[in-house]
This record gives sequence, structure tokens and C-alpha cells, in this order.
Amino acid sequence: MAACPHTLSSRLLTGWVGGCVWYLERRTVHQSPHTFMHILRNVNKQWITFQHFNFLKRMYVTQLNRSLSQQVKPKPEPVASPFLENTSSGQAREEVDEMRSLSPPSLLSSQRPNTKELMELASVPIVEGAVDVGKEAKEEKQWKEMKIQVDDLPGILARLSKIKLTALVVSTTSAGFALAPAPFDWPCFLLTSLGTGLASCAANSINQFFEVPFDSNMNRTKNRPLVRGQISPLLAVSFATCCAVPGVALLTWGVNPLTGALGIFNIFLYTCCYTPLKRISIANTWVGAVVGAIPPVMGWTAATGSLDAGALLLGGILYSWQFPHFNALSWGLREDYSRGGYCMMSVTHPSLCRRVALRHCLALIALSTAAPILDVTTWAFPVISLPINLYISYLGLRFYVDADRKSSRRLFFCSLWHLPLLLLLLLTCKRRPGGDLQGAAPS
Ligand code: HEM
Ligand SMILES: CC(C)=CCC/C(C)=C/CC/C(C)=C/COP(=O)(O)OP(=O)(O)O
Repeated sequence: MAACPHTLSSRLLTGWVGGCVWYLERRTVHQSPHTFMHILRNVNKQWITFQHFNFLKRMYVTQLNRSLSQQVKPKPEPVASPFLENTSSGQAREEVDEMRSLSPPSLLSSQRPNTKELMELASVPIVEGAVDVGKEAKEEKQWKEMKIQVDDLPGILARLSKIKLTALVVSTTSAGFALAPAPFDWPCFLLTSLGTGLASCAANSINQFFEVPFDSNMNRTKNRPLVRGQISPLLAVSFATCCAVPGVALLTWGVNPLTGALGIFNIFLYTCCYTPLKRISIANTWVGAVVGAIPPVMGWTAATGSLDAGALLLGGILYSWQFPHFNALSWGLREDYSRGGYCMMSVTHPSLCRRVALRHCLALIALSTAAPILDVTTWAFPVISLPINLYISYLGLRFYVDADRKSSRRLFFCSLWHLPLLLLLLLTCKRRPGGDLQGAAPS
């Protein structure tokens, strides 16, 4: 029966190794018989077969990798991305290549054993298990899976869910619930907040699952759990499913079907519309602003069961707030976003980016003034909210005029406290159900 190519090649390789040993023996025979006898005695004791040589090579690589990973203490920031791992394995590959060049010196053509001798050597039976390989060494040969430390899992899942963003999203939902003209129902409030938070965690996890190849190219996102391989895609998607299903179920059956429908629609809008659109058109920011505007509307519908003018006003405030928030942020990330291959206004339409941010800062003043007109708040609200709305508009103007890193960062960080404060003022000036004023100036 013809030998399979694998057997043939391993026999030839064995023959080649045997040939080298043969060459060494011949050379030492002529040079120093005593040394030769010593080597011969040793060589006989540990006849190095092809397997042993190969096993030693693998052991060496494993040891090398282990020593490499032991030497490199992962820093919290920045941590090697898979590409760096490839480089280190590339280094390992270099070492192996070098190690391969340490194999017995190449034979001079004149002394190379002739084919007959190689075939004779090839016929030497390969002794399986010539070396006693301990259990531990056997395990060394297996590739090691990246094991998640259970204590790290909460932090990893928090980063996967963009927990700070989710926290502010849930606070806008709570504000919508509290602002709605309906009696405050605590169980319903808690179910709405929990359901929205779970839906947001699911949406952000799926968003990161889709964006791994692009996030790995951006400094801001290259240390995310999926990019760093801290968590498997399967676990990330399973986590997203375990958040989405109970989240939407809580909103639909624990609160009302309208709120549940808004929740699942928002997950779809964020993961299947906004996320792919980021790489296609600058319109992604307008779609993303709708995604961010829906959570407070969900809070309102959870409390009232209906979608009315007040809900749309609140959604409008969140919609406008996101333009200074994101356009300012993205200004400082233009190189990063272009490296990631995203279509962002700050990269392709810089003047539009600044203009839209300023326009929506001013829109916040208009929307705040509309609140008492739509009976959402008292007339105290547009007055007491004017200072913070004027301040964010001033920063928006600075960003429009200066168009530099400093003005963009000031506007972004202002947006992070402006929204919670504006929501607080909305609550303090809420108009009570039945029309009587709460927090109104004394008549
Ligand atoms: C068009 C919509 C939005 C876009 C494009 C956007 C984009 C971003 C980006 C890129 C960051 C930086 C995250 C990072 O450092 O990796 C960020 C931070 C943040 N965003 Fe937004 N965002 C939007 C809407 C919202 C909404 C609706 C909220 C909450 C209501 C929000 C809350 C936050 C918070 C709290 C941070 C700071 C916390 C953090 O650094 O993760 N954002 N946003
Ligand atoms: C109920 C429910 C589903 C709520 C979802 C609310 C939510 C996740 C809003 C985020 C809005 C948004 C566009 C964020 C930026 O994402 P990005 O992908 O541009 O951010 P990145 O670049 O940091 O990944």
C-alpha cells in the first residue's frame, strides 16, 4: 500500500535529520575519535527522532510564549489588541525560525549523504514515544483558551453595555416618567427604568459586536472588551439577548405594549439602522439623535399609556441636546473616526458640524420656552433654565467660531452636566395634573 504523503514527508525529514547526525558522526570520526565515542554514546541513549525534535520545538515555543506573557505585565491602558498578540506570536514565529536555523548545520553538497543512504536512514523505524512525555508536558502542547476571570466579568459587561451612557439614558426615561401628567406609580416606575436599562445594555452590546473591526482601529474604542478578546462574541451576543428579552418583556407586559414597542423599535433603530449608517452617511447622527430621544418618551408613555405633545417636547429636548454633545466630541476625534472609516460630519462636513451644534444649542432655549405652552411645566422653567441654556449656547458659539480642540471639549463636557440639570429643573417646575401649578411663582 503506497505510503501517504504525510508518512513519506516525515520519513524524508527523519532521513534528513538522520543524515545530519550521520554527517556529524563522519566529521567527528575524522577529527577526534574520543569525542566521537562520547557523542555516539550520548546519541545512542537519546536517539532524537523527528517527533522528539518536533515536540522540543513546540515545547520551546510554548515556553517562549509563556515567558513572553509572564514578562509582559498587561497595563490597564492601553492593552495589547489582538494585532499586538499577532506581533508577539510573530516574534515567537521569528524565534522559532531562528531556532530552526539552530538545527544541525547544513551539509556541504559534496558531503551530503546520497539518496541511497537517505533512503536507508528513512527506512529506520520511527520509535513512537521515544521520549517519556509527562502528563504536564502533554498539556503544555495544547493551545490554551483565553479564560475569563469571573471577578472581571461585571466590569467587562459594564463596558460592553456602555454603563455610563446607559445610566444617563435611564435617567432621561425616569425624567419622562416623572414629568408625565399622571400619578407616580412606583412599581411601574421601577419596571420602566429596569426595562429601559436592560434594553440599552442590549443595544450597546450588539452595537459593539457589530463594530469590533472598526473599533480596533480607533484609539478611543480599541480597548473595548470584544476588541481585546476579553469576552467572546458568542458570550456578548448571549448577554445582549439575556438583556433584550427580559427588558422588552418587562416594558411590554409589566408596563404597557406601547412602551415595549418603543423599546424594541429603539433597539432595532440603534443596532440595524444607526450602526451600519455610521459607515455610509453623515445622516447617522440624526438617526442616532432619534435613538437618544426615544427613552424619555418611553418614560412618558409608561406613565400615561399615550404619546402626547409633552412626550414629543421631551423627546425634542433630548434630540437637540445630542448635537452639541456628539458634534463637539467628534471634533476632537476626527482622526480617530476617519481611521475607523466612519462617515461623521466632523470629518467630511466640518462647518456643518459646528453649525448644527450651535443651531441645536439655540433650539434648547426655544424648546424650554415651549414647555409651559404645552402645559408640561410652569413659566418658571424657561426662566430658570435660561442661564444653562445660554451657557451651552455660548460654548456652541465658541465652538462654531474657534473650531478648535479646547472649545469642542468644553462643549462636550458641558453637555454631560447640562442634560441632568435641565431634567432636574423640568421636574421642579412640573405642572401638576389638573392644571394647578407646582413650583410656580406665588401670585
Ligand atoms: C447622536 C447620539 C449620540 C452619540 C453619537 C453619542 C456619542 C458618544 C460618544 C462617542 C461618547 C464617548 C464615549 C467614549 O468615551 O468612548 C459619548 C459619551 C457619553 N454619552 Fe453620548 N452619544 C449620543 C447620545 C447620548 C445620549 C442620548 C446620552 C444620554 C442620554 C449620552 C450620554 C453619554 C454619556 C453620559 C457619555 C460619557 C460617559 C462615557 O464616556 O461613556 N449620549 N457619547
Ligand atoms: C431603550 C433603548 C434601546 C435605548 C438605547 C439608548 C442608547 C443606546 C442611546 C445611545 C445613542 C447613541 C447614538 C450613542 C452613540 O453610539 P456610538 O455607537 O456612536 O458610540 P461609540 O462610538 O462609542 O460606540
